[in-house]
Amino acid sequence: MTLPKSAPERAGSRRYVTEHASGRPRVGPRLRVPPGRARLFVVSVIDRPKGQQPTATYDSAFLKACRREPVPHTPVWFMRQAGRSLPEYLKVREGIPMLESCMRPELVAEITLQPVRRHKVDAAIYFSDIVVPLKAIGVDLDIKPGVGPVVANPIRTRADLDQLRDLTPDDVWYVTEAMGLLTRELGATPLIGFAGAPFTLASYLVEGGPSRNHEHTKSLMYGDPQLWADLLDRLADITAAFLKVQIEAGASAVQLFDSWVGALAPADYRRSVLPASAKVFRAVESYGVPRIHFGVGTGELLGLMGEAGADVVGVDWRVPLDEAARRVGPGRALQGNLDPAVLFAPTSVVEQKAQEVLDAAAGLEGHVFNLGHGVLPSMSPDALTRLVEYVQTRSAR
Ligand SMILES: Cc1c2[nH]c(c1CCC(=O)O)Cc1[nH]c(c(CCC(=O)O)c1C)Cc1[nH]c(c(CCC(=O)O)c1C)Cc1[nH]c(c(C)c1CCC(=O)O)C2
Repeated sequence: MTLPKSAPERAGSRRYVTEHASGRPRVGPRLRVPPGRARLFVVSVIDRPKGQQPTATYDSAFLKACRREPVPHTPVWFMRQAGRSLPEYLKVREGIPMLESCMRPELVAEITLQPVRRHKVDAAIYFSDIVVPLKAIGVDLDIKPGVGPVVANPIRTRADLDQLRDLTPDDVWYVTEAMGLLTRELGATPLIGFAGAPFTLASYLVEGGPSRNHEHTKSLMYGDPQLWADLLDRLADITAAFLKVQIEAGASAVQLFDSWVGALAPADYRRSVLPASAKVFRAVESYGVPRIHFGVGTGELLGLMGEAGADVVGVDWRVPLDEAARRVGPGRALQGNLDPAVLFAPTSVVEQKAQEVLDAAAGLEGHVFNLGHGVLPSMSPDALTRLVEYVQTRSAR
């Protein structure tokens, strides 16, 4: 496999953002050094220190928007941009089961880079799946094509929970290796790491697979609140450890996917889920990389999802971004929120709907353009490429 040499800068020859004692990264030119603290800042030109950003990456439109700084254009990337609709993905994945493909560093790097090359998106998302860390600690599960994750022995008792052990970096060595390859090849393009949030992981573990109504999950949550809290707390630790591995390997931002948490009412979310998700965000706070929090059908939960500790709140297509901003409150950027199904409409409609998203986001402090949920397998890759170009050119300032 050959990786592209599109990177404007190569590792070893670029400056890196250094870490402030608070853990917040700071860059040379835009440094605001508190008096007497100057010696805390060192700009290295030699090695990529753990968890630190190349300057060009730090200054990318995507990371600026996450930090709510002025941007040259609205950055755009797509959830599930890697894989699915791309013919080059189907070709390299041929005959390789999904979970096995996540454990081959060179293949992971290639698949992660494919949408960056093709669509010129403003960020890459690491190719993996939310169940990878669970597989890595020994949970017997598989990803069935057209179905999703399926767990052999669902977790419903305390004895089942005791089977879930902590995650160590060695369990996911391939993630560290793939991210090393990627940060060298991506140049200034930021790499987003991700994990499933405790609720969404719990829903797969407790149900044993995808579920429409989450019956077993809710039955455990309401019926045995202590076991539920312990399960989510254990998943928070596993998730936090997994995100730390990714940040230390070079992820510039992390997204916590709580895809199915929109199934809960706000009071239940606050009591039974928020503490675990907040624990994950707190665990990675000191790295200073933006933390994105996303779920589907979460219109009524947006404020609480921000409160859990996100820097950026992902919004699905059901709530316009100006209204979402009111619900989330100040101090957080928003990500979203074009209805993915709009991509099946004629180009003129896609552009009109994309413009509506940009207009609704006009007053926001920070906006990252995305779909309201993931790319669908049947979507036209060309329609996605055209959308990226539209957003980047129409939002240029
Ligand atoms: C809920 C969830 C899962 N996985 C994920 C989520 C959260 C995002 C969301 O809400 O959509 C996250 C995920 N899964 C995958 C990525 C790749 C990175 C990206 O491009 O975003 C990401 C970010 C690859 C994948 N994950 C999966 C595929 C398809 C498997 C294949 O190609 O054979 C890919 C490319 C499998 C998967 N894994 C999961 C589902 C529901 C499925 C789809 C099953 C199917 O329809 O085939 C669980």
